[in-house]
Amino acid sequence: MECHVSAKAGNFALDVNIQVPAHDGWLGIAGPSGAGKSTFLQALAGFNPSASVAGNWGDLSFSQARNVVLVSAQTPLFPALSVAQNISLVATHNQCEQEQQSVVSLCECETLLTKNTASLSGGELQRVKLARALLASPKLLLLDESFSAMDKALRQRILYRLKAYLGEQVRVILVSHDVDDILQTCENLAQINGGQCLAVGRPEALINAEADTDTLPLSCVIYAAVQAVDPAAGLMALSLGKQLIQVKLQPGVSPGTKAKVRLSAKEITLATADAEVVKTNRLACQIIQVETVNHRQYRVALSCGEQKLVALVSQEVFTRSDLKVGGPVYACFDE
Ligand SMILES: Nc1ncnc2c1ncn2[C@@H]1O[C@H](COP(=O)(O)OP(=O)(O)OP(=O)(O)O)[C@@H](O)[C@H]1O
Repeated sequence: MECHVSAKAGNFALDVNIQVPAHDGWLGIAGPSGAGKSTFLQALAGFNPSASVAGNWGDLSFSQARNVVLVSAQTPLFPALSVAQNISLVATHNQCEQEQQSVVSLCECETLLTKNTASLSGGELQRVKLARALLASPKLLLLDESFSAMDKALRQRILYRLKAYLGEQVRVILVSHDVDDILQTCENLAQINGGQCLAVGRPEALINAEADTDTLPLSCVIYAAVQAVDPAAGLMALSLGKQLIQVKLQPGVSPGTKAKVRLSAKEITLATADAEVVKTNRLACQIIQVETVNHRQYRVALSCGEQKLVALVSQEVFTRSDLKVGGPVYACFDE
């Protein structure tokens, strides 16, 4: 996939070039507020007359694409119509009536159908907008913070079902401030800042790389085999070599598959072998690098077999615990 977009929004200039393998599915876009993410999507959707758009994604040409559907905070609903009427209007217009029920169920809109759109909460509105977008038969679906008002469990469920529903027929670009949404669904991640694409690659690689904390939170991705799942407790066990950790269960995960879990550097507490830390998980690691972040904090890189982790530790704790590069340490964190 090659995508070249330049556009103006007021005094803001966007010039974004992104290249990823053509057969890859979803592209995630991350970046700080004001980076140009919405400007990029609006240009792709054809809403910015000043924009120049070029490139293609497989057989989809960005400059000539039809059925480009953008879902954003500005996406309007018909205020005088109920949710059911809003949805069925789009379904009828696009001759997608037979898909209406499955889309309503995918977006968990069943209990909203009789409501007036003015009475919907932020997350409910987003679900209705998404349902309408899916019934517009998109070839390119642009999602601009379309899950931001939903709780984590709900957005994970909907994203999981959405990915399965759209398959490989629909290309998706997902803008999100929640990097976990991108990690869960996107094959590639582009970091945008100042109207430019700073880096593009596999989300787990970019999140594990030397972090640019302006665009990505300092964290690492554990990619490990699922040993067991406990749906009642909402937990799953992952194996890292001979060590097991327990983390929150993700939709669609089963024993024998692999799962990606992001661990924020702030979630990890370091402990020496004999220290007491009350956390669910305790991974034996080795300290491989220590860097000063500011006058109070160290960024500590850890290895656990082939897995790399990163922790943020106050200088006081680091010194008091007598931690040293090359030395053993436990990385402790909750599920
Ligand atoms: N219609 C407009 N007129 C003037 N300036 C605009 C317009 N639209 C966007 N901008 C400016 O362009 C810049 C990028 O805005 P954009 O909405 O693309 O950022 P973003 O990355 O989506 O931010 P956020 O995460 O806060 O939604 C901002 O500085 C914004 O003020």
